[in-house]
Amino acid sequence: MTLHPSSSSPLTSAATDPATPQLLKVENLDVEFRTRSGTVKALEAVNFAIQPGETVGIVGESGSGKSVTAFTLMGVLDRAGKVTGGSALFQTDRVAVDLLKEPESSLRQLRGKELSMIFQNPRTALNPIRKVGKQITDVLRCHTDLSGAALRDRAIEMLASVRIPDPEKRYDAYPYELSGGLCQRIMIAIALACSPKLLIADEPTTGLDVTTQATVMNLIKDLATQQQMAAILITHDLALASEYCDRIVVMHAGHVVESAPTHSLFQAPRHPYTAKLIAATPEPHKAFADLIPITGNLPDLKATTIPPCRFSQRCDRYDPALCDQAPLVREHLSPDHQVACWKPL
Ligand SMILES: Nc1ncnc2c1ncn2[C@@H]1O[C@H](COP(=O)(O)OP(=O)(O)OP(=O)(O)O)[C@@H](O)[C@H]1O
Repeated sequence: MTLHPSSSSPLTSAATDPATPQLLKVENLDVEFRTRSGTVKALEAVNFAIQPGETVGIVGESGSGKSVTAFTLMGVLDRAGKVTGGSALFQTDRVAVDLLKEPESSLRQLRGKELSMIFQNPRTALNPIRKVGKQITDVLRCHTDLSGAALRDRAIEMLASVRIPDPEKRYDAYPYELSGGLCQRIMIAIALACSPKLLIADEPTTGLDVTTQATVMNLIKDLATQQQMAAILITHDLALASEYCDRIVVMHAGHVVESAPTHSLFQAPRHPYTAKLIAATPEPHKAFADLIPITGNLPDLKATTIPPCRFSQRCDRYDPALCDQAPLVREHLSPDHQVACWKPL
């Protein structure tokens, strides 16, 4: 896969225009997990926004907080997790709602209809003992007026739209009868059945072979364009994000360290971590020996004192006099480029 930063994303045509109203605006989101061995400060002051029709990649190493961000927005955080601060304003058809404060009954109405999620492992996300066609009609029944044969017809249409061969026959299949790639397409059909405004795809190609990965990503890309849907692509694969996203949000240890249009991020990364991520990402013209691994580990997020800059102990530019200041500075370099660093590149 090539690093493919383009100023106009192939996934959507929406430009990052600061004047365009935001579909989702996440501000100062804090999430903690209570565990037996202490409180994990998983997210701190997470900020980002998405415009209608835009595709945003959230990237970062394992443990950086990508999935916790997605689960929080969907209201499906693990019981041990708690939102301790911030807001997530989502523009529904009628009004703007704060996803972090909505009651579960209202979130249930929004999920599947206005915002949907595709999970990492389709086999575990699908109900193993329910026919896949029925799993699509379940969503349609909740959120549309369709009934009877029209429900089945619409589900078969959705199976066809995600290019499942022989959709009428596959309507009656159980997940275990289908390959991983077909199961992921079923998940996409379920997620998009009600034409949501926002799709969150959490590592949607994990565990799929390279050809199927491309098929699934292109399918998401095509359907997003057709439905004029915004999407968040969560991935540790910067190359994948660069190929499909308008903008990239880089996370490290529960902080957003940089966010910028894909092109600017690759042309001139300003956070030292972003630069290291790019240097560690394989490209066809790069020899294996040219890849520079990122040294050091994420800080212990259970520690009583976590450094204000959670990257400081791995950073070549670390200056204790500057970088240990709290709170961490979060600077707008331009309306659409932010960096959280005292000594940006
Ligand atoms: N149920 C939980 N209990 C305690 N800590 C948790 C729980 N779920 C997540 N965390 C912690 O929250 C932090 C962020 O995890 P998260 O799964 O969001 O990372 P990620 O960037 O999505 O990683 P990956 O790419 O491996 O999925 C990590 O420190 C993780 O250990």
